[in-house]
Amino acid sequence: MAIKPIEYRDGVCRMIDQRLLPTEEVWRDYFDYQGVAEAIRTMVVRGAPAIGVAAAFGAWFGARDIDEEDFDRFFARFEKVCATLAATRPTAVNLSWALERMKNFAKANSSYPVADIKIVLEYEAMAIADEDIRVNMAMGRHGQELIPDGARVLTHCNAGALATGGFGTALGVLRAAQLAGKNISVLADETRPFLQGARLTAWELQKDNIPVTLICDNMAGYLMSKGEIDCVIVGADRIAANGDTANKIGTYTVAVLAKEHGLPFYVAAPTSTIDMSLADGSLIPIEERDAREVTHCGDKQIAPSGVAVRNPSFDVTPARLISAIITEWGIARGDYGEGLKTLMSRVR
Ligand SMILES: CSC[C@H]1O[C@H](OP(=O)(O)O)[C@H](O)[C@@H]1O
Repeated sequence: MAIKPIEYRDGVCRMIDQRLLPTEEVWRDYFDYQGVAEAIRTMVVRGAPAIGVAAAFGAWFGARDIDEEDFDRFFARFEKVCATLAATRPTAVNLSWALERMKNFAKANSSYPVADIKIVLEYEAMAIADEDIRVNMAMGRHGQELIPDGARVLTHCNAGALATGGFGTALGVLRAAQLAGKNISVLADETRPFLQGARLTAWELQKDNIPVTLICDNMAGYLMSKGEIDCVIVGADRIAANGDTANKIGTYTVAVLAKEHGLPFYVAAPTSTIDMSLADGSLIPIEERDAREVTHCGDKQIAPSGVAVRNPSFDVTPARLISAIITEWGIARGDYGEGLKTLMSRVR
């Protein structure tokens, strides 16, 4: 069974430090919302659904530590905790989705004593974590229909178990295809600068005995031109109402290459990644991360000191380049405006 990057038990949130993979498997314990916020900000935990799950536990820790019996005063302070967690990373909408769910749950129970609300908030955070795995498995069952037996699939970044509560989104579709008896293999983009593909996807797939070949990002076009790639599947951090999709930097480039070579380009994401409040992808906030991620590979400096650097951590793939969007409630194709509206209408 694929790894669960976040474990929770009796007031302790344990997360694998994804910065140290693949060479070190170090688990870190978190006990308060400040620690969880730092873990998200520094990418100890990363991946849109995974940071939503981590934020839910962070919000529970924050609620637990608010010493207020009056609901309005409790909730005012709880909102500040959630705002701190929401500010850690701007692009993945799953972060705010999880925090809104925790706040709405508290409000829905506002007539009860605050002490009782705190108890149920712990279980709501656990529910968010457990649901994410089931959502990913449902997504996998839908998506694997699109993956033919023998497919050689290109991935970008890590949209696997490590990026979620477990099982994965894009990699979850590939796990489901293998479980359905299909003989698939993966070509994993290393995904500069944070190397989620090299460090995380290759590690996950090796552990699960899914054949994986690591390539540099600049090799994808060549291998497509040689007929060595049959389709592409990626995750997402935020999908606008028209289907425009924000995902790890370089995804847009892969989508353009796939279009050029007539290859299917699939996005796999839970409905918690769909932001129907945004009409199109131009409205999606794009995180700019520290220059050191580009000028250093681990501790090794690979660029001259003081060089100017850009480091947008995501880009937006226009809906016209996307062959299908796979969710736990089914698959949208073509007119994503209607398709996503239909899928979202099924969400409880
Ligand atoms: C399952 S979606 C994961 C998604 O998040 C990653 O970004 P980051 O590693 O910076 O959190 C990347 O965009 C993945 O596709």
